[in-house]
Amino acid sequence: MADNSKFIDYIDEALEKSKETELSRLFFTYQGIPYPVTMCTAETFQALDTFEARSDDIVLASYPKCGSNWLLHIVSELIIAVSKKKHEHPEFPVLECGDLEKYQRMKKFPSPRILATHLHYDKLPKSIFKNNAKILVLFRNPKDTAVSFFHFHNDVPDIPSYSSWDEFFRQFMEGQVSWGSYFDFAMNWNKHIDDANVKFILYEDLKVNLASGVKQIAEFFDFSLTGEQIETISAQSTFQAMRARSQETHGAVGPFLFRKGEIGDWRNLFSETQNQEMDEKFKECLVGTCLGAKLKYDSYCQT
Ligand SMILES: Nc1ncnc2c1ncn2[C@@H]1O[C@H](COP(=O)(O)OS(=O)(=O)O)[C@@H](OP(=O)(O)O)[C@H]1O
Repeated sequence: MADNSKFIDYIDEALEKSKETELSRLFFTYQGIPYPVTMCTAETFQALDTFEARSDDIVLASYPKCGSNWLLHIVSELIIAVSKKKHEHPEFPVLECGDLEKYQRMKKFPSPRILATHLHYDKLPKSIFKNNAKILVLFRNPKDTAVSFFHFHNDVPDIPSYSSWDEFFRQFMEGQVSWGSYFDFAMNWNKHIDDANVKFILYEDLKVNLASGVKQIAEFFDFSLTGEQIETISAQSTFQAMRARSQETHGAVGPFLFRKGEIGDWRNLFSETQNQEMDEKFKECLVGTCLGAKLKYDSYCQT
């Protein structure tokens, strides 16, 4: 298993800052997108512009609550299986979060470095494209993503809460949540779905057949593993397995982060009007696009 102690320290620090932050003061806007003041700063974003990516960096892109910690775990386990060495997360793995010196320290990290990110495609440092790093993009249906996001805010004691699901839904639809609009993020990434070095995967596909997903991820990053290794990693990456270890891997926030891990939990919160509003938004932004088809909205988001 990867060593996550730095990771846990970073999360604990962010939670400590969150305690003193009201919801109305949680966000600051950088280049048109809201980010949480507890995790991001304008200075770090400026420093990120000069970040030098390597061709063997592993970029894992996703909108918040689409399963980035799941993907991070799978990829870390693949690296451990291939290198037969312990894989450490010497920094909080989300590229855009951290202090100003983070990118200097990262220069010394051994390859392959995992760069997780919630950034829209056009906000990534240009060196990622210049140096042809591979990018794996994880998507999840927007209704479950919104529900997961709401619970994270309202269940974790130290994170500012919304007064109600209805209030959160309004902010989500307006893109006034951390890392901005799901739909803007999706439209922005959709333009690059066929780019070389870019692969899209779906949370729901991983849920339906985890071993097949793990195999595809390994192939994309050119990791050569036996069928048995793929099965072992899949068994360690189920929701139940990850939730059982969540306190050890993610600290106090673990059980909140690994909350339910299901497809279709949106049915417990969405009203009929909210369903219609999101269906309309999906139609307006994604119907007829490659990503729109890939998301299988009719299967996962229709009543
Ligand atoms: N192994 C596995 N299987 C299925 N689902 C999983 C798994 N690991 C994480 N999850 C679910 O992913 C949701 C959290 O997403 P993120 O890790 O992207 O959250 S964050 O943005 O980094 O805070 C969150 O979804 P919800 O349970 O619906 O809230 C997690 O439970």
